[in-house]
Amino acid sequence: MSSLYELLTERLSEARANRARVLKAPADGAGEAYEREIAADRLTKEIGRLEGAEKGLVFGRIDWTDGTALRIGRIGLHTEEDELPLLVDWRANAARPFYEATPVHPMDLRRRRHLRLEERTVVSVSDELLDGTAPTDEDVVGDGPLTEALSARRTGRMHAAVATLQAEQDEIVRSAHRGVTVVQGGPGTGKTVVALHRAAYVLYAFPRAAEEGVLVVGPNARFLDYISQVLPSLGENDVDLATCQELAGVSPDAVDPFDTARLKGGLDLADALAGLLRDHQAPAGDFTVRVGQELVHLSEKEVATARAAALAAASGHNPARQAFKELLVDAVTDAMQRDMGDLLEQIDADAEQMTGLNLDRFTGVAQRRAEGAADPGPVHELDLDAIGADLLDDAGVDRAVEALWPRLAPGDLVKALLTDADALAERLPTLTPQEQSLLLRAPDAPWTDADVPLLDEAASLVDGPPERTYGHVVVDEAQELTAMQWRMIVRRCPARAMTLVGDFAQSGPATTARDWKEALSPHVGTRFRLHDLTVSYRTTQEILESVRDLLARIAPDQRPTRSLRSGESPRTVTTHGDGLVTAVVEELRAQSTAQPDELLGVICADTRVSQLTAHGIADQARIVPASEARGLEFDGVVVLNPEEIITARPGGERDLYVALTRATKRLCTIAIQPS
Ligand SMILES: Nc1ncnc2c1ncn2[C@@H]1O[C@H](COP(=O)(O)OP(=O)(O)OP(=O)(O)O)[C@@H](O)[C@H]1O
Repeated sequence: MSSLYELLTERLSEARANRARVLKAPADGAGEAYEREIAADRLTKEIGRLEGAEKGLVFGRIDWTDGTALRIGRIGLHTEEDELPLLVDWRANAARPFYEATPVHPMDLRRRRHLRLEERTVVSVSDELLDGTAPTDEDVVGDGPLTEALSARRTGRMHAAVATLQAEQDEIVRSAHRGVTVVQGGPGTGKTVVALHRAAYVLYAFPRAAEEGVLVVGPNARFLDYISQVLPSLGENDVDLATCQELAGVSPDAVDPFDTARLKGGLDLADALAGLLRDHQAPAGDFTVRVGQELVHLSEKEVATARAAALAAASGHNPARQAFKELLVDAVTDAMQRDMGDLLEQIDADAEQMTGLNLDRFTGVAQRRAEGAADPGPVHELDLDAIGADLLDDAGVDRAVEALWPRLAPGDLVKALLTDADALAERLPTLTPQEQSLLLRAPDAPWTDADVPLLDEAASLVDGPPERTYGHVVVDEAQELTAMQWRMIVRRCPARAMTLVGDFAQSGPATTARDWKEALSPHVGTRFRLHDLTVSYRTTQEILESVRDLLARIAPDQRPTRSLRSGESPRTVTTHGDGLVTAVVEELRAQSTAQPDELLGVICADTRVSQLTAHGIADQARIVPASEARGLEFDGVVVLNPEEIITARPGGERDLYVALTRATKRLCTIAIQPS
C-alpha cells in the first residue's frame, strides 16, 4: 500500500513542480503565453485528478486461479520498469472481473478482495472466494463490503460506490453503447450512482466524448450540491454540473401557477416561437434604398430570394439578418450595374441613331489602341465593391433592413408571444381560449421558472445554437423534464450521446409524459436503450412495504422494488394542528439522543419551511421542502403532515412518495389529527 501512495506522491510532486516550472518560464509574445496557459491548465487538471484519488486510492484486488493478482483503484498507476500496472483504474477492461465475477461465473478468479482505507492505512479487508476452494489463513471471509457501505451513516453528500458497484449497475456503467441509455428503477436503486459512475466511465473510455466534455444535469442546486463530490473523488474534475436554469444562464424571479407552467412545458410552444419569428424575417415586401441621388428598388421576388438564401446560410435570426443585409446589398449593386448597363445601352443606341457610329466598337478600338491590351473590359465601370461596402455601413440601409428583419433579443421573442392575446390565439390554435389566457402575461412581469426553457429556445432561434455543447450528457431525475426542457438538453448534445436516469413514479407537477417513450420520442425517436434497476440500496424493506399502496395508486404498472436493507417499521405520530412544531422538536430530540451523529431530514410542504426555520429546527435537521426532496437521503426522516404535501401541488401524492422514501434507517410521519 505504501509503495502505491509513494508513487502517487511522486506523481503529484512531479506535476506540481512541472506546473511551477511552466508558470515561471518566460513567454515571448501572446502565442507563447497562450501555450504556457494551456500547459499549466493541463497540469492543474492532472494535479486535481491525482489529489481526488488520494482518499481510498486502492479498494480492491483480484487473484486469479493461476496465482497472479491485480490491484484495483480509483486511478491507474504504473512505473516504466514494471510491465504490469501497480494499480489498475476501475474503468479498465482488466478490472471487469472485479465487478462481474460470481461464484457461478468466476471468470477464472479465485478471490475478490475489498479493502477499506482510512488515510493511507488499510482498516478492513473482506474476501469472497469464487472458485469453490476453502479459505486459507490469508483469506478474510466476513461481512460483505456492501453491507458495510450501506450501514455507514449518511453525511449529506453522496459518496462514490466504486468499490461496491453491483453487477446490474456495472453492466450499465460499462456499456459500450454510445447513444441514449435510459435507466429506470424505484427509489434508492442506485440510479444516481449509475449515472455518475457512467459519466466517469465515458470520460475514461470514449476519448472523443471526453474531449467535447461531459455535462451532468440535476433538478436543483441542493441536489447538485449533494452529488458534487462523487466525480472529483473518482479523479474527474472536469465535468460540468448544472440545472436547466444554469444552462440557459437565466435566473427567474417568479414561479408560475402549475397549470401555466405545465402549458409552457409543451412542445407546441417551440413551434409557436418559431412561427412567430418567421413574421420578423421579411415575410413579404419589396425594398427601396437611396444610393446617392438614385432610388434603387428590389422587387418582392428579389427580397424573397435574399430571405431564403440568408436562412439557408446562417443559423439564428440575428446572424441570418446580417446575411440577409449583405445579400440585399449585393442585389442592390447588381441592380445598379444592370440599370447602368441599360442606361449606357440606351445612350449608345440614341447616339448610333443620331450619328451612325457604334460607340462601343469605337471606344473599344480606341482603348485597345491606347493600351495595346487584348481586352480592356467595360469602359464605364462603377466601383461596385466600394458602393457595397458603403451601403453595409449606411444607417439608412440598416433602417430599411430593420423594417423588414429587426434585430431581436430572445426575451423580445418570448414577450411577443406571451404578451399578445392575438399572437397566442394564432400561434397556439390547439389550446383552448382559457389555456391561451393562462399563458398571457404583462410586458413587465418578471421571468418565471417555466419561462427559462422558452428563453433558451428563443435564444437558439435568435442567436443560433448554444456555443457550449457536450460529447455526453447525463440527466438525473430525468422524469422531471418537460418537453421544452428536453429540447434544451438535446440542443447541447449534438451527438445524442446521453445517460438518462429517473423514475416516473417520482414525477413532479410539470411532467406530462408517463413513460420514457412518450418523453423521448419527440427528441430521439425510439433510439434509446432501457435498463431496469431492481434492488434498493437505500430505502428499507419495511418502508417500501409501507408505501406499496401509495405506489399502486400513483404508478399502477410499476413493480415494487425489493430492498437489501431492513430496519425499524415506520411510525406515525398524530398531533393537533398547533402542536405540530412541538411534535417535530420532540421527535428529532428523541432520534438524535438515541442515534447521535446521524443525519436527520424533515420534509414538509414548501409553505411550512419558514415556520420550521423560525423555530430553530434547522439546528437539529435539514429542512427540505417536498418539492426539492428528489434524489436526497438521510439516516432518519420526519415527514410532516402528509395531507398538506398531497394538496400543496398537483401530483402531490408523488411528492409524498418521494418524501417517504428518503430514509436509510428510520421514518416517522407526523400527521395532524382531524378536528
Ligand atoms: N453499489 C452500491 N454500493 C454502495 N452503495 C450504493 C450502491 N448503489 C447504491 N448505493 C447507495 O444507495 C443509495 C441510493 O442510491 P441512489 O441515490 O443512486 O439511488 P436512486 O435510484 O438515484 O434514488 P432516487 O430514486 O431516490 O433518486 C445511495 O446512498 C447510494 O450511495
